[in-house]
Amino acid sequence: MLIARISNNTSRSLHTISIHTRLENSSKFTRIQSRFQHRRLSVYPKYNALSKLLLRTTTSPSQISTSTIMSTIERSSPPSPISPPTPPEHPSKVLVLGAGNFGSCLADHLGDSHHEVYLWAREAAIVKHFNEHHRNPKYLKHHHFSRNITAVGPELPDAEFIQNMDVVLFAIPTQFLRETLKKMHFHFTKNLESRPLLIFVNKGIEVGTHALTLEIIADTCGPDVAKAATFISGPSFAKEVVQRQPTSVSVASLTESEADRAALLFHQPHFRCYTGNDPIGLELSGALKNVYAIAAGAADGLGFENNTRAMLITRGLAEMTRIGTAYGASPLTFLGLAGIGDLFLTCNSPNSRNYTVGYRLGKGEPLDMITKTLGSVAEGVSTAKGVKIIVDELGIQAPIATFIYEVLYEGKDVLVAVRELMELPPSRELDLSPTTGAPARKLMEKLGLDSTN
Ligand SMILES: NC(=O)C1=CN([C@@H]2O[C@H](COP(=O)(O)OP(=O)(O)OC[C@H]3O[C@@H](n4cnc5c(N)ncnc54)[C@H](O)[C@@H]3O)[C@@H](O)[C@H]2O)C=CC1
Ligand SMILES: O=C(CO)COP(=O)(O)O
Repeated sequence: MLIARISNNTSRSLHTISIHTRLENSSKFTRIQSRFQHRRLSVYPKYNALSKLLLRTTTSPSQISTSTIMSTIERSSPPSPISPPTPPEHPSKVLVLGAGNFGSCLADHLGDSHHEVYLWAREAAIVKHFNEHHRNPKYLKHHHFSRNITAVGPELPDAEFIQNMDVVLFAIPTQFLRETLKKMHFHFTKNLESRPLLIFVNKGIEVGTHALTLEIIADTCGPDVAKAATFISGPSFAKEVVQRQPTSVSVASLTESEADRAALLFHQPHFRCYTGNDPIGLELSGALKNVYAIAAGAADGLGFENNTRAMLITRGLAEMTRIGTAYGASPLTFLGLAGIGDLFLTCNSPNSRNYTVGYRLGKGEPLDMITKTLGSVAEGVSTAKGVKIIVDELGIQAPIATFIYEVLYEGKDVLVAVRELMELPPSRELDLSPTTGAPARKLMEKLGLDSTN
């Protein structure tokens, strides 16, 4: 990369430094931008063209040394061993529903992979801004999005639009999914061949019904649609995916050929997909890890360190596996990317919204203040309610999830929860529940399948 020269124009107190450099893609630009923010330089880079980076700054350029700027840019662009996305033989038309962090991120990934992408947003202002600037003014604000994306909305796309799509991807938080599917169900025919591939990426359990997404789809769109629905889950922070950082996810469906289609659509050198046929295990993994991320955040907020976090992750995995197998999922699923992979990610990072909720609880903030100011969904908060009901109905031990429920909804003090958790009597380390998968059997019956299918 050549950084030829730094020149500047001054207009009032805002200076523009123009750097001639080569930016092959907007993700490199995003990395440069976050580096500058990290250094608190008050520098606002503007992705201008392939050959020019404009830095707007309130600090006089004379106070920012050339070497600072150059080294910041150079460290932002580590030599990447990863090949750029491979264009597909047949690009797909994809509708992504939900222009939050993850919907926007996945739309970008598919646009970056040369598919024709439509991103539905509920807010007219987001649709307008996105189409004019290729930016989302509310989520992933610093990212410059693929030009293969067109924003649509705020009305939900109609039947004709949907029938013209190869893929419809739902990136809508679990609590709003049923109402969205109810409005759209008649667009999805019973016939698999004439229906778009349906992909769901939400990670939660519905409040009130404690239903998984598979059941919400069956209730609203019928068993045929649910049987072919595909689910993606795994350690995948939106802001790292848009930077093309190496990432892997699990993709599951009861119809394995549909999971293969979804994996093929997403698979790229920087984004690996692994398929499976246990959507119930995959869904429970994604939903449950959010509850344990709240626990890990709370422990950090209280000032506990590494031993405590390692304990919570490991005992969280034991609880997740016990709940999952009692529900009727495969224990192996919890050892995959959607299970331990995502649990490890979210319990270890302040980039996780669920971890952040826990951390702030640990610091003594009340829950309603945290959720009001978080600016984004933390599915673990609502999911804790459904988990409590499932655990009680199955009659199994899940002390960490139970304490999180009590802290969130019964006013239990976090410190008291920690003390009570640590003072539980010794128990066997790894024991799967003797109950035998009744909830999954009931769900399979609803889909017209017997549980051995
Ligand atoms: N952000 C991430 O890194 C990842 C998020 N997920 C999951 O994806 C799902 C969506 O999460 P984010 O996009 O991150 O959330 P977000 O908080 O960034 O965005 C929320 C989205 O929900 C939409 N929304 C709000 N109320 C709605 C309603 N009544 N009807 C329809 N849509 C409504 C908003 O318009 C927005 O698109 C969640 O289940 C989350 O757990 C999964 C993997 C990674
Ligand atoms: O699920 C996620 C990454 O895989 C995102 O986690 P949070 O919802 O806690 O931010």
